[in-house]
Amino acid sequence: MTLKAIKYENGKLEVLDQLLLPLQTEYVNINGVEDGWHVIHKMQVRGAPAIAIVGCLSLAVELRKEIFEDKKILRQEVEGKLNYLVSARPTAVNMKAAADQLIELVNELDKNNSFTAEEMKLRFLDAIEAMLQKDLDDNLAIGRVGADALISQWPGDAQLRVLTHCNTGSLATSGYGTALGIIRNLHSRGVLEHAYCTETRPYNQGARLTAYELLHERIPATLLCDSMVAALMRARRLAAVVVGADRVAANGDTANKIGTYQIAVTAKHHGVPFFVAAPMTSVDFSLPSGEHIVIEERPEREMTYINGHRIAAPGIKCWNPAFDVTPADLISGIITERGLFKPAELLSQRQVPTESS
Ligand SMILES: CSC[C@@H](O)[C@@H](O)C(=O)COP(=O)(O)O
Repeated sequence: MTLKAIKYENGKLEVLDQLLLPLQTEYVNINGVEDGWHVIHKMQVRGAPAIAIVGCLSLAVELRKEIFEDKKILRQEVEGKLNYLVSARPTAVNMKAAADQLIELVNELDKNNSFTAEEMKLRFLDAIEAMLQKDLDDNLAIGRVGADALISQWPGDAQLRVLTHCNTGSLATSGYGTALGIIRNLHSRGVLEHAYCTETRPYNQGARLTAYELLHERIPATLLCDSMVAALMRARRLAAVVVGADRVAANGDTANKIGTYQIAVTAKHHGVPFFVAAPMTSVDFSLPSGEHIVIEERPEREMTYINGHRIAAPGIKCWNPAFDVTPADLISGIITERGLFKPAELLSQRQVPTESS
């Protein structure tokens, strides 16, 4: 059975509470936008694609319960609530990209006089509800493209050892995953020797979530502390590092979970190819480079406590950025559902229309 972070059927939305994993499996009911905002902000659901899907579906849940007679009122409500959802977490671009696309759609529907407000609502709901399948299809494509890319750059017939960071699997998406989807694909082809996942302090997405997913899928895997990456690269020849992305700037600079940058620096030193895997919706062409990406800072309690127990000396000052930016020159390739691109080639995709969901 595959892990499901998001369950949605007939207007009922539930998300797996990732704060409780891996020890407890509990779903939280999402009754509308306010609940959606809170589960994203508290990181009960996390991962760039999952944030966008849950945010938009929380709006769908709310709209399904309302009856609209006036198209303008529907448009205004949609616009206000989507902008509110974007404010739940600032770094991942996916929620903002989805909001912009849906606001454009609602404006077009508003201008079309051939249907009523309720018909407009139904068309709008169809667009939101299609996001789950579109994300899954993108992930499956990323898995195939990424596995091909890793195999083709690996000399000889030996199986591949791959390192990943944070959690990019079923729990971070509608299913299958991006970087973890590539590892899944390599495993299903019988060419993966071993996956390594980092603990991913301070929130431990690697130890709690990726390790859980790898065990669930019976993929041979080993957990490392974040500080062990250089030692691993010296001890074992890795075929590649593959990570996800929260926002990729137009030049390929990539914001991802804190710690990604130091892994990329270490990979460069050891000659290990470093790949980013993400759907095109994670590329923000409006930002020329990574220095414009807003980095979310999280509460210091996430660093100073583990499972409710204080581990840091009381009174110490903390700095807790949730993401860092890996410069494009450390990135061997960006793996998307449209293919593999060198960072400098990304701009060629700017005008290519996103397949509508
Ligand atoms: C497919 S998920 C890609 C990224 O969102 C992931 O690597 C990551 O950084 C998640 O951060 P999080 O803070 O857990 O939401």
